[in-house]
Amino acid sequence: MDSDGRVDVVVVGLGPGGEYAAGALAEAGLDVGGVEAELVGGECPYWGCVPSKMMIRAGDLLAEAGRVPALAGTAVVTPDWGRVAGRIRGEATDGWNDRAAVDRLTSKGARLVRGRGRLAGARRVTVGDRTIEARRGVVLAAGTRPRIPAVPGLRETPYWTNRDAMAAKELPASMIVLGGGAIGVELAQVFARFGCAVTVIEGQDRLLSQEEPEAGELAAATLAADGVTVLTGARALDVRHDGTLFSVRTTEDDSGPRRAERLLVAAGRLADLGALGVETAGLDPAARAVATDGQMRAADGLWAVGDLTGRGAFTHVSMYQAQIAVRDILGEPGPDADYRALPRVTFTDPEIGAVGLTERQARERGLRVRTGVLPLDSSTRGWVHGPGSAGFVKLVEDADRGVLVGATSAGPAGGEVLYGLNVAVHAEVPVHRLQHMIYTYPTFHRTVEAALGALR
Ligand SMILES: Cc1cc2nc3c(=O)[nH]c(=O)nc-3n(C[C@H](O)[C@H](O)[C@H](O)COP(=O)(O)OP(=O)(O)OC[C@H]3O[C@@H](n4cnc5c(N)ncnc54)[C@H](O)[C@@H]3O)c2cc1C
Ligand SMILES: NC(=O)c1ccc[n+]([C@@H]2O[C@H](COP(=O)([O-])OP(=O)(O)OC[C@H]3O[C@@H](n4cnc5c(N)ncnc54)[C@H](O)[C@@H]3O)[C@@H](O)[C@H]2O)c1
Repeated sequence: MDSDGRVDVVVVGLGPGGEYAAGALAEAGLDVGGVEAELVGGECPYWGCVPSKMMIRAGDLLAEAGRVPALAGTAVVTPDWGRVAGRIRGEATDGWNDRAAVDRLTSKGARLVRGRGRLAGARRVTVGDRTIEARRGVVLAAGTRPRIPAVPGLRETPYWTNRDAMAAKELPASMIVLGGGAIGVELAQVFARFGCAVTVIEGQDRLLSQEEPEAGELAAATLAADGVTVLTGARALDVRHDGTLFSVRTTEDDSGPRRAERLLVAAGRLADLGALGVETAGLDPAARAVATDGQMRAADGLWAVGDLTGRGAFTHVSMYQAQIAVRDILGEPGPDADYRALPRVTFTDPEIGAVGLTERQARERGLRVRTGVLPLDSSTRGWVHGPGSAGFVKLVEDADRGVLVGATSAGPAGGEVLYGLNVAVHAEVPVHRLQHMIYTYPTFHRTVEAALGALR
């Protein structure tokens, strides 16, 4: 930063997208100022992916132990949430301290500016009473915050968001989860597996409503098997808290409100573009997301990456976009962002992985669609695996082009099985070539071969 407070690039928000961009630009020799209001690393390592996956790993172990009697003998397991909470503090978040992430960033040559950044016209950011000018431009990577639905009474209660759930030192005895999307189903399963009585309230007619119907049905069956009460097509009418318990009246309950010790709101996320001053760069502050071109440019001298672009709220999307923005800022040519083969995995047990279009999305685009769906336990590996082998592979083919445009792989390691399908959709490998390759026996992914044979 020169004496006039000028740098080459300012990055606002240092979550996975912003931290990658700031570090890579600094390593390329640019003078980079990274502005962060909270913790360097963002939502994913402290309150999102990493701690939730540590919880899930622990919950899955408990469930696996529960399968021992059917296959291997006896196992006596005593769940202890303290181990999970301890690991999240000790290993994942360092007690919600970003020292290691700051060192990682500054060792690459970027400077950290603590505070809340706001655009103040082209290539200019204010942080408190300080103004930073950017010679090349600004990267917006400020992420999103939880969306709190306008349910009467809700905002006046001490509801939880994902942040409170990740920080929970003690397991609540009971919990209502508002929202049956990715956060809702993952956390409902974990909390239930540790002994919490969980109810999920989902407004759509199925869980994971953005995914294939089969995925929602599997998630519902799985949660039910873990003792979770799932209400779909249910609207919360109002929420109260009496100092001890929450009560939630829903459209599905005639006999009175649901009661629980905690209420977790997992009803999607919102970008707050007004707070970022995007109107000073000619953008709409009321928009749901920052629109960009394929090189992640939002305006002259302004790039945007990550959740606030609305192209998929996933860490891998934010880093993918950041790589493109970095190339563009450095003047290096490269392909536009391509979301055709966007992969995502819901880390329930069984995992539910998906890539590209669902059958419905493909039909809505006017494609002539063929699908193939096979359950995992129709494979030798699924049958050998026994309890815990629920899952399926579903393929969506653009029949005119003879390529897969979408796929779902659910089951044990469903997120890993997804990789081959991700390559097939991304590289547009012809279906007839996929049908004539060799699939290892006995793997879960042999169900892909069977589903290819079932395309109709
Ligand atoms: C419970 C949970 C589980 C998840 N699990 C997964 C998963 O398994 N896999 C996956 O791919 N994704 C997962 N996600 C999503 C993932 O966390 C996000 O997609 C990812 O963190 C987005 O990165 P980002 O860089 O866009 O923004 P963020 O991580 O949100 O970071 C944005 C940063 O900007 C900062 N900031 C905001 N405004 C300002 C400002 N004005 N000035 C300065 N700084 C600012 C914030 O403090 C924050 O540090 C999960 C999310 C949650 C909540
Ligand atoms: N494994 C992963 O990759 C992972 C895990 C967790 C979160 N995430 C990311 O974080 C984002 C946020 O997760 P999320 O679960 O909050 O959002 P989401 O958009 O995945 O799901 C929100 C759900 O809440 C429901 N809903 C909204 N308002 C409601 C209301 N008033 N009553 C009942 N239901 C209501 C919606 O219908 C939807 O099903 C996701 O979009 C996802 O991209 C990813």
